[in-house]
Amino acid sequence: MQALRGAGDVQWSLAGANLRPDMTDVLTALRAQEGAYTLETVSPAGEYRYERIDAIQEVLSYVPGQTATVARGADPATRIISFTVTEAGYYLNHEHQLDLSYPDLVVDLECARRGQLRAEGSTIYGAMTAILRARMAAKAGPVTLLNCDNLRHNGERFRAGLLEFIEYAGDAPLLAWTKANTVSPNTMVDRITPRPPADLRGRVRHATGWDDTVPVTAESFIQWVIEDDFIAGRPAWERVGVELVQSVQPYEEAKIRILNASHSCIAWAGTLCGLQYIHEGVRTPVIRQMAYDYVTNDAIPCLSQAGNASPIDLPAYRDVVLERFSNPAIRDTNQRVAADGFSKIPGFIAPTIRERLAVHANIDSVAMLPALFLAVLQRWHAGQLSYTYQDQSMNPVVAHAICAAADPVEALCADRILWGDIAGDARLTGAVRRAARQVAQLQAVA
Ligand SMILES: NC(=O)c1ccc[n+]([C@@H]2O[C@H](COP(=O)([O-])OP(=O)(O)OC[C@H]3O[C@@H](n4cnc5c(N)ncnc54)[C@H](O)[C@@H]3O)[C@@H](O)[C@H]2O)c1
Ligand SMILES: OC[C@@H](O)C(O)[C@H](O)CO
Repeated sequence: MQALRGAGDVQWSLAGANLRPDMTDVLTALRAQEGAYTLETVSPAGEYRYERIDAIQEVLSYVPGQTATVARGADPATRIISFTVTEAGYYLNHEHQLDLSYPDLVVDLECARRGQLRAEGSTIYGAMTAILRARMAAKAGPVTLLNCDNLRHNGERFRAGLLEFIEYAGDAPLLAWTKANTVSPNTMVDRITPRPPADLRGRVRHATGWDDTVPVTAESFIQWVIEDDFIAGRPAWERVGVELVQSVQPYEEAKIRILNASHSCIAWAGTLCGLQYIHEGVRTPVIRQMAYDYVTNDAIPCLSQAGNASPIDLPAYRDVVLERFSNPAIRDTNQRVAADGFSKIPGFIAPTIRERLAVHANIDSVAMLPALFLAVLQRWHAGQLSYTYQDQSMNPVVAHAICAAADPVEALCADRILWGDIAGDARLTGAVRRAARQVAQLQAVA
């Protein structure tokens, strides 16, 4: 958007909001700066660039009930509602249906049945239902719902969840309106953006002379691939490098399996070795080799199966991704990337294991990933992690049962939430057991 505005396209601007109260300080500071902030980017060669971003025209403060956010979403001037709520924010089961065992979802649904939006910290479904209800009532016209999370078929999966939510809420007119007046293209969004480190503000002040209170830092690499399916117009993003395609499927699949899964692998392994940052792990030969072997031996064969040839040069993509991870200036933490294992195992890792088992292939390399996750979970359970482990999909009762089981590997591999139809497969359990022995050795030498 910023680049487009730079090119003279001022037809589009952004309004920003948060569904939860956890970013209130950031929103307040951003509002005080009238939406402007500094983007620092760092290339693998260590070149720093600073750019003032002015694309956000309106910052909506978080208030319980989110009246301003709902009103902005229901305004006819709003043509696209884009969002990221983490992979764990979708509450979907293995059949990609809403999993009503999540209390957050149940509370939102009860409110939606009464025609209300929960006062505090709603889910994306509760918030979007309230916005679309207001939009329908205001006759504000069609709108595109643009999911930017690392979720396979993110637009489709969110849409299915949303329609199910509205159906459970018993609002038949809204269901029909939403089907006819919204679209949800799939997207693949790629730029490693760590949580802003404490020294960023000083660096930005030194480089730009502006004491920006909410700067952002990211790698210089960026890739956006979006399905060209917009119901109420869109910015000419292709003019600024966005790939508008018919299907994001090969791009998202390569990103999820090669980038995101190996990222988790490095974060879990780095955590077990007492490291704080991703680049430290990927520069540790044994950890880099684990990620490399997983991608080479399991992810690439799945992504390039006969009849399913990828348009991407997958070995080159693997090498670029590992190079991106090894950039020491990014200082992305293992804590951020290790989070949400209970949604990353089913989303990023189980599909590869399922497909490899279906062709009777060896799964020893990919089995390292769940074995690493189990060891991290056991450290969390024993109170021995050096950081707070965040996992919205984790049911603490289930996590405790896995860690306290006589055979934690068997318990992990039998969990249907993690593995779906391959839960309890003896080949999975055997491979994770072998991998767990290697993980124990890794921890012993760390
Ligand atoms: N940071 C990156 O490198 C990056 C790059 C590409 C894509 N993504 C995608 O964006 C997501 C968010 O990344 P981030 O770095 O902004 O994370 P973050 O932790 O900084 O922000 C997450 C945001 O989601 C909100 N949120 C969390 N759980 C929610 C829920 N259940 N319902 C509604 N809102 C919820 C939080 O309030 C917060 O605003 C990632 O999970 C990933 O899917 C991140
Ligand atoms: O794997 C963790 C993600 O947040 C990752 O940083 C992002 O998907 C990169 O685009």
